[in-house]
Amino acid sequence: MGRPVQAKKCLLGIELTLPNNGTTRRAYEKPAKTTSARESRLNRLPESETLPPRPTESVSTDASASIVVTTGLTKRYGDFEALSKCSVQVTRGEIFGLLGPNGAGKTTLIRLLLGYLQPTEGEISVDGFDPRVDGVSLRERVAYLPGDARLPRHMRGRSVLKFFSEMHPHGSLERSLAVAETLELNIATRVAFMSTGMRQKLALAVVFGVHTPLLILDEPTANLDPTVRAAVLDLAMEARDQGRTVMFSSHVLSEIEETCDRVVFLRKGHLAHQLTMDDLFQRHRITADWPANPLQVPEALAGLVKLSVRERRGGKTLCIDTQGDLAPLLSWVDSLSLNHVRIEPLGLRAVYDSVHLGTKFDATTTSGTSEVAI
Ligand SMILES: Nc1ncnc2c1ncn2[C@@H]1O[C@H](COP(=O)(O)OP(=O)(O)OP(=O)(O)O)[C@@H](O)[C@H]1O
Repeated sequence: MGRPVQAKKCLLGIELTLPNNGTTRRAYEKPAKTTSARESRLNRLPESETLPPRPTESVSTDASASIVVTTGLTKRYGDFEALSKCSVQVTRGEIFGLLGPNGAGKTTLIRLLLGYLQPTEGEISVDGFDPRVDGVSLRERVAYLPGDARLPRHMRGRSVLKFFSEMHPHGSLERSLAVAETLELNIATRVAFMSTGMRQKLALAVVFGVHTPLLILDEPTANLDPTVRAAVLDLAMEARDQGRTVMFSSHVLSEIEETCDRVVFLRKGHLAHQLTMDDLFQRHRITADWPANPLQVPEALAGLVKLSVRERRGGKTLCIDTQGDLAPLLSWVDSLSLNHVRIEPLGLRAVYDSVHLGTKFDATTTSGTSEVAI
């Protein structure tokens, strides 16, 4: 029979439940993902034999396909709506990106998923659990890196890894040590004497040391140099290759573009847009000198192109943003007799700017602002 619970603490998203005698009784945490050169070393490490069992569905969802489902999720602080009617689905086995400017609601969404915040309205299912009902069991199945990971300052890196690997039922010190080595972290240093980047690496080694079906990472590459950033993204991809699901927020568009299978854009608490990377890679921008004659978009292409104009160095540039197969567009572009034609992938930057600025563009417009439509 368990002792009465005395206190709960939360370090690095790992919930520690302390019994009356003050000894640590149980803890839960959240992880990340991996790749290549280190891959063989990490693959040698013992995986947590079996993952914790999934409960019966507490919210009606397609649990086999989606590991996270929210419906109309809303979080209000007084009159302020930090998250508004947010409905998202994260497919099992994908890397799912969360994008949005500061204050958009990314961390709020993540904390609601983990049961650290209570929703004002809406439904949540995470791997079949409702965090409001069974947050503790849910956190056995989710490895979470908070944006502001707190670690015991008096401990050395190695002790921190040992401590947390023993706390989580699916933790592995061996795996955490391998990740720390991959990230070139000196684990002999006390946390108090670590740089910000070192502490981030340590937090990542803790989180990646836990084998759970879902990893939720809040800005995992913040404060890291480019080489380590790449290693962290590799870890995420490795986790996906193992069949796990990774959800991460970032302000670095190239990271999302390189790593994610799908991305959602939050803006002022609203889910403003979502797209798959496959879709993104089908989008291109054709630029050319602004033509002397007005453009006429053929009816058949009306839904496939969006036009805008950019003012640059006193001159005007025509931008034709396209979606889908370029082949049917090229003969039309050729017929326009444009000068200095260039074709390049549209990229996440353009989509992000468009969502961020909330712009819409009429495909038939032949003049106007330089904003890109999505
Ligand atoms: N406890 C709180 N009380 C009132 N407002 C809050 C509280 N927590 C968060 N907010 C507000 O909710 C909004 C969303 O915050 P959130 O931390 O989710 O944003 P974010 O997208 O993660 O931002 P960032 O990219 O800067 O980390 C912000 O305007 C924030 O000020």
